[in-house]
Amino acid sequence: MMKVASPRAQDDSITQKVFRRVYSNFSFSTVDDDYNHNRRRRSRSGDYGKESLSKRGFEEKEQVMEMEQMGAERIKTVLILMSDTGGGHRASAEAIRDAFNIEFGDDYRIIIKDVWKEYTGWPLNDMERQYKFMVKHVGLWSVAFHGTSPKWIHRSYLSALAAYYAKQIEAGLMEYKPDIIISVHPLMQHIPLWVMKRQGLQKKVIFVTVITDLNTCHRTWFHHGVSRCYCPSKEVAKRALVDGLGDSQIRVFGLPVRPSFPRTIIGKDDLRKELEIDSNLPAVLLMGGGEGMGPVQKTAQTLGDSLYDSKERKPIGQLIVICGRNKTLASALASHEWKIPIKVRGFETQMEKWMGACDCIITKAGPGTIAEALICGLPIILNDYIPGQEKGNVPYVVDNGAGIFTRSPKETAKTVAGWFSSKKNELYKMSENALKLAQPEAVFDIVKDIHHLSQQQQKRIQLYNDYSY
Ligand SMILES: CCCCC/C=C\C/C=C\CCCCCCCC(=O)OC[C@H](CO[C@@H]1O[C@H](CO)[C@H](O)[C@H](O)[C@H]1O)OC(=O)CCCCCCC/C=C\C/C=C\CCCCC
Ligand SMILES: O=c1ccn([C@@H]2O[C@H](COP(=O)(O)OP(=O)(O)O)[C@@H](O)[C@H]2O)c(=O)[nH]1
Repeated sequence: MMKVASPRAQDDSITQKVFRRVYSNFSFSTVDDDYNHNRRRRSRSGDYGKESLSKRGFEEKEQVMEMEQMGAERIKTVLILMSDTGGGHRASAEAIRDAFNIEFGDDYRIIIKDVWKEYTGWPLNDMERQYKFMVKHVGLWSVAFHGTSPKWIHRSYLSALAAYYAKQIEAGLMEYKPDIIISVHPLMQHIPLWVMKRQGLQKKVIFVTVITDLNTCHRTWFHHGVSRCYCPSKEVAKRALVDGLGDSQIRVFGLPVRPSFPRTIIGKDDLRKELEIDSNLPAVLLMGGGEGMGPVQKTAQTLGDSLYDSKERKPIGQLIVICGRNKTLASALASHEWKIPIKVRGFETQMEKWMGACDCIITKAGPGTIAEALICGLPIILNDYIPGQEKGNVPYVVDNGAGIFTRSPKETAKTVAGWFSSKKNELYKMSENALKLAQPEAVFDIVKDIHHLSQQQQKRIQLYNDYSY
């Protein structure tokens, strides 16, 4: 069994103690530093063997670490950093977790956390509420989004927050002993990387970013210190390059979608039976992200009229509304009188089934919902977008022929009525285009690439291990 001594700490700070407890086998220097340190030590003493170790005192032997523990046999811990600002970041985090489980079984332990919320104070621990407030006042969000775009602005602010909450964040990150940290949130690059740099952990803990915006993403997504920046589209990759990331850091696989979407093989008829949806009428799914945002109520009411044939006195379609966490919306819709079959639901955990049971979707331009709808081959009517990060999602869908954009509930309702009656071909063509644009394998490509990075790091450690003797 190969053993190397870990350098002793001098004047341990609380932070270092936390790290030492958690990474008990690690020093605070980088792999390269450790390697150089050992080379220097060896060349001074002129000794390379185990004998020298045995000459040291009992205390030092206790600090001897067994490098095999860092070997392939050990279960690797992956910490996914996210926040429930919207529903998309959690959905992507869950997609990555599920893909790791499917692809690598028990080799990885996956933890999904909003470390800010659990360990820090204001404003970091309150992002969900602040975000909800800001996006309700789109002008305010637009100023915040664009105003914080210059690097010097967001960098200095995030560095100040990192310094202020350094100890809490360090303790928060290290409680989980991550070998790999994956950020799926625009505001979760700078602070953890700042902390890792301070502790010399950049080469021991792999840090990657998985961007969950399809086009006009915020620049906080791009950080030079990451091992990989997974971009969901070529447009985002171009932005990453312009922002100075290297080719070797950028990979374009697509937006990670929960594997249950491509892998649900239950047919539409069976899904409709299971969900108690009429099996003879075409169905439109109406939603507004995890928070039920956008003109959902007005659109539902207008559809209630347009999908009813008053001459024949029968519906030509049915409506499924998923309100997410918007309880006010759900109760308003539930108390309305409808002429067409309708289902009003709250937050659903099996979105793949609802999408699989429908024929088209109306939604704000949330990237998660768009990517999922494409996999299900659903033509998309985008009826809203959040300024900034969601603006670019509109041309992504429309220019690729997978849907249309309109803010007018009347036009939306008219379009759906047309698709369900005289314009069935248009619906079919858009469905085909949606499937062409879909990237169901993206999440698997991402986790395989992370696994590859982990193996490469493993080899470097092994090499270092071998050089130590
Ligand atoms: C010079 C004038 C500056 C004016 C600034 C005014 C106020 C500043 C206050 C807050 C700054 C807001 C941060 C902006 C960066 C946002 C980056 C971004 O893209 O955020 C998006 C996420 C939400 O994710 C999106 O959800 C969507 C769905 O709803 C969709 O799924 C999309 O795909 C997702 O990307 O937004 C957030 O998480 C923002 C939370 C806002 C909470 C503010 C908490 C403040 C903490 C840190 C702010 C960091 C940097 C700001 C620098 C401010 C400098 C003055
Ligand atoms: O009841 C719901 C409503 C939404 N979602 C998921 O929440 C995510 C929404 O992400 P998107 O990027 O579309 O918008 P956001 O909510 O972030 O604004 C998608 O994965 C949806 O499938 C869900 O699981 N259940």
